[in-house]
Amino acid sequence: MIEAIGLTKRYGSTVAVNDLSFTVRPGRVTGFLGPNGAGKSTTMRMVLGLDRPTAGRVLIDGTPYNKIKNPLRSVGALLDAKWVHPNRSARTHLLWMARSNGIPVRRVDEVLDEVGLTKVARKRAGGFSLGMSQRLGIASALLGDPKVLLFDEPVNGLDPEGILWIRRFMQGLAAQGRTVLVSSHLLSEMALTAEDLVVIGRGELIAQCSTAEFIDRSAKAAVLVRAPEWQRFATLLRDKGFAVAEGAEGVLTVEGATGAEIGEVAAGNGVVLHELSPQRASLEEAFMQLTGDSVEYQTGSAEKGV
Ligand SMILES: Nc1ncnc2c1ncn2[C@@H]1O[C@H](COP(=O)(O)OP(=O)(O)OP(=O)(O)O)[C@@H](O)[C@H]1O
Repeated sequence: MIEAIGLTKRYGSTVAVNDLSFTVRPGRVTGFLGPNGAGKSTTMRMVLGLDRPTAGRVLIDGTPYNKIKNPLRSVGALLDAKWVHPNRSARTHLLWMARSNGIPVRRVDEVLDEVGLTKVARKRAGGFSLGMSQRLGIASALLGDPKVLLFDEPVNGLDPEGILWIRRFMQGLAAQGRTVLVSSHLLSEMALTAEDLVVIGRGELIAQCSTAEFIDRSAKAAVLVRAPEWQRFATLLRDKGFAVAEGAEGVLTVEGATGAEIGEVAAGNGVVLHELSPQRASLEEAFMQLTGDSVEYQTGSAEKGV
């Protein structure tokens, strides 16, 4: 579990993180979202003891990072996959990490196997593709078999196959009971990967809840209806006090009613329905709605820094 309590970081006059409190639970993937400059990387660095908070604290399973005896055995992180020495092989790199952290050498081959790099383990890491580098970064994070894992933008620049692999891998880690916090700009990907979200803007907490709740909370619920007698049905629905918008080819968008309520109005009045489908907003729409005011650099209406 990760607990941030009143976490604050100032760089001179810039407040990167401001009185931020949140909890990341084990057994699920938690997405860490926020517009550019929201303070995600700064927060992750503070979790990992790489940056000192100006105020507040962050605990990993109840202990601050700098008080953990064997940090690699408690927390693993992927911050920058390209930090490996280019002339080292993947295996040499992991062996060096294992030896300098008192981790048994057998873990090196175990993690190489887990991330699917066994065949290229003796090749120069400098020649690795981005996807392979990400796998090596993940292998490094897993070396100490930690309960808590942090990944900063792990799917950036990956092809769809690489993205899918990372998604499944993270969900697998969470299913093993680990705490997995992952930041990403790819919101549609996060909607598929993360069960929970911590959303920040301008260094402050905007929301901490499940992904489903985040979408429901921000978006107006609407139900799409198709009926041959759409004009009569629209009148019936309006008489019930529901808001009805008439679209092209008689498609009705109904707000303020559940699918069940609409179905009952139809049945009660002998209206034939061809479609009745509740609409859900995308995570992008919910995110734009909730973080709209907290974007640091506004560049235009469509481009909101994500
Ligand atoms: N070392 C630093 N010195 C000064 N200001 C910094 C430093 N690191 C971060 N900042 C500032 O703190 C704020 C938060 O930055 P941070 O990199 O944590 O955001 P982020 O959410 O990770 O952004 P991105 O998604 O663009 O990576 C920004 O205004 C940034 O300019």
